[in-house]
Amino acid sequence: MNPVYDDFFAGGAGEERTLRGNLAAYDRLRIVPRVLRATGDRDLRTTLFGTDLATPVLVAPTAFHLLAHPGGEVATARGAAAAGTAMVVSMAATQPVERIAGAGGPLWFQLYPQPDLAFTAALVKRAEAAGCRALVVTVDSPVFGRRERDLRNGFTDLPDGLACENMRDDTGRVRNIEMDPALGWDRIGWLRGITGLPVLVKGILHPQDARLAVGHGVDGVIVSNHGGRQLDGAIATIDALPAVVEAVGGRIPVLVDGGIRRGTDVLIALARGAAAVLVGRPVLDALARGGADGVRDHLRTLTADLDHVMALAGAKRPAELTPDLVAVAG
Ligand SMILES: Cc1cc2nc3c(=O)[nH]c(=O)nc-3n(C[C@H](O)[C@H](O)[C@H](O)COP(=O)(O)O)c2cc1C
Ligand SMILES: CCCCCCC(=O)C(=O)O
Repeated sequence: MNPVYDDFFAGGAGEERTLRGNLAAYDRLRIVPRVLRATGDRDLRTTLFGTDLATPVLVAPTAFHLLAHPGGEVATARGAAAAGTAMVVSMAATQPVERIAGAGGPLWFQLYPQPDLAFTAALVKRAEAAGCRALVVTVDSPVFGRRERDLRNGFTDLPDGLACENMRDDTGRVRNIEMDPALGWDRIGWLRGITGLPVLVKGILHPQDARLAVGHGVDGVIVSNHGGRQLDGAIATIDALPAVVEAVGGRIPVLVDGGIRRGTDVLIALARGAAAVLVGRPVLDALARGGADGVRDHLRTLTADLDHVMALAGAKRPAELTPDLVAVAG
């Protein structure tokens, strides 16, 4: 891949402490397995917001898939569908959501609410009409993170011929995605009022924000630090998860992303209370290497790895993964 695009996909903000921290935090955790539990064949099926999935591993929203592979987001969606899971389509996708929906699998749509409410409402309706089954509102980006690799590379824009296709307005002009520093909880309430889709907020790390999310009628939260691309120095997501889960108290599902690479990482996240996990960069790597088949194989391999380690840890279903199965390494 072009090394500039490679840096865009792989990189994080600042000194990339949080990017590394997401991975290192899993290294500090150990599994305390149960034995003689006759787990037989495991059952990883997971239902989220009325959609049945083959696995609790979903595809995180990531931008610009046409930079990774000529199949773009459509190829990613085909891979996710073949693996029986959902893909969250980024608002910064390089193909139209209607075309991505043609892949046939379940899609959710990720939104950066724009200051132009009429445009935002039209985009939400467009995603809904394309068949997206949930709206994921990214709330960790009041301003854009300082990605030093991109600054060094002078990577500020998509190359000619590519665009954020879902940012076209009714004149056919592609608008820039604006990060909105004035965004507040009132806009979440507004979104709840304009869509019948379940609304999740992505980018929660503080338990008090998780309580506010529940109080504002949100349907799910995603514990995320944007893969270390926004606030460098932010807490690792697997470290933030237990307090968020406790604050939510089972009222809505809590999902988590960031640094999930192996079945053991998924197991630990589920044991700490996540209903499901999302994977970002590994899916982009798989797309770049192998298109739709690469994405399918990556998701299937990660799911098979989860199945294997669940057998070793004595769990038949995700619901049997409980916090007592996780210890902090000495
Ligand atoms: C190249 C790239 C682009 C991303 N684009 C978006 C995006 O458009 N919207 C969003 O909410 N998050 C975006 N993210 C963050 C991911 O949704 C997710 O939080 C993160 O990648 C998870 O960490 P992981 O890459 O370690 O799995 C992006 C991440 C990467 C690596
Ligand atoms: C101004 C373009 C916005 C793209 C945002 C993609 C993203 O969230 C990322 O982490 O990169």
